[in-house]
Amino acid sequence: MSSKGPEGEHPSVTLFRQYLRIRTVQPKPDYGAAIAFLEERARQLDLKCQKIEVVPGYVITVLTWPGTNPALPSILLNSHTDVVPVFEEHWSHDPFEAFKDPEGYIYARGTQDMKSVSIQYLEAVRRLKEEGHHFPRTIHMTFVPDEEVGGHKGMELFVHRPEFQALRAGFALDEGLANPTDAFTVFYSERSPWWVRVTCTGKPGHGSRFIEDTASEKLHKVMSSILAFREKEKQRLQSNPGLKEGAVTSVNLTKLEGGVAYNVVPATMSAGFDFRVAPDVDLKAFEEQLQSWCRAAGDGVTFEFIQKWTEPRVTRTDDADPWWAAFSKVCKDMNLTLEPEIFPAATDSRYIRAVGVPALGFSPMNRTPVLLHDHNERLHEAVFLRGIDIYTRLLPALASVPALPADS
Ligand SMILES: CSCC[C@H](NC(C)=O)C(=O)O
Ligand SMILES: [Zn+2]
Ligand SMILES: [Zn+2]
Repeated sequence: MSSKGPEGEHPSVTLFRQYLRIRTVQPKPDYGAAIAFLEERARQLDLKCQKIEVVPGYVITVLTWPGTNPALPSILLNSHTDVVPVFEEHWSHDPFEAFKDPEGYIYARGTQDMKSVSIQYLEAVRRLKEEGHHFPRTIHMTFVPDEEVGGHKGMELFVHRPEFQALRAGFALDEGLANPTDAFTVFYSERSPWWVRVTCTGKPGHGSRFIEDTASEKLHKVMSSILAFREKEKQRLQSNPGLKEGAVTSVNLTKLEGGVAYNVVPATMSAGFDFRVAPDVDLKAFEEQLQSWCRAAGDGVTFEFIQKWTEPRVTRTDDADPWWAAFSKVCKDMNLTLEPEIFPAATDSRYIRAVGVPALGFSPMNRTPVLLHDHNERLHEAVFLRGIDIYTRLLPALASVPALPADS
């Protein structure tokens, strides 16, 4: 372990704060600075560093610690480098200063989502290397761009590249969410984002008349059907304490478009919906449901997908699965309570799982309110440091999982 910094700060915290100061904020992230930071980490830790440009300007940085048995599939530790925008006027401190208050809370965009995890991976690897450990499986740390806007220029492309195949990932860790209780949440699946635009056409005319068959009355019908479905799912969630948010399908009306003037009945109106479809839903039947809501609203009602994920996957969380057994045993040994859940939104894990690599979403932050994408996103330094301890136990266990039948 290196010595404490000038203010008595733990060097891992100092490194975390340095990374937080890099402005990888959407919509114009400074990816160059993040890559330079990661290259320097690779140099310091004596790790191989690869850079794979999947689209001009969009680079995946891969830091590799080779295992003693390269024939075995590897462990992939993924994190994204970009962060979401801020409303600076609502922050009590500059979101890119990484201010630490006297109690130890670090304020910055990315403290939870997910620069903490990137540094925790790096610091756990540093500790294990310094202690002289070697493990059978190779550990790759991937640092990817573009996650906050859907990963379409990041992980979505990377998983189909030969360089990804060459990593031979057998199991992956990616981001999760904080948990305000003493427990840690771990995500084994995700809901599928379906962004749907419904367009209605109808008779136009003067705004003073009772016109029949208007676009707006059809849109009203579709909206009523969809919002009734929303209410039903909400009730199902609220009346069943065993269900968590990710286990039901949610929908929100997020866009309304149409109209030209107050006294003109428009010929076209449209609405945008953000559906998050639970992984156990029959997607074909659900699409037919959408069709039937539109049909029931009258002629001239169509819908299109702006975003449609159709490959939900569930990573095993039973003790017969060697990855889950290794992960959960470490948590048990450390007296950590796990709450397995379905991620309510979408992360890069969906791309990893879709190519057949089991993945768990885990950001080790307990006793921490969920502040991702929020004002005053913050993390206590003690929680951050405990996360490094957790990875320092998880990585040896995962990288020592014996060969599976599928590995031979
Ligand atoms: C569908 S691509 C957008 C991805 C985004 N992810 C998160 C974590 O907010 C979301 O779920 O809306
Ligand atoms: Zn994230
Ligand atoms: Zn995010």
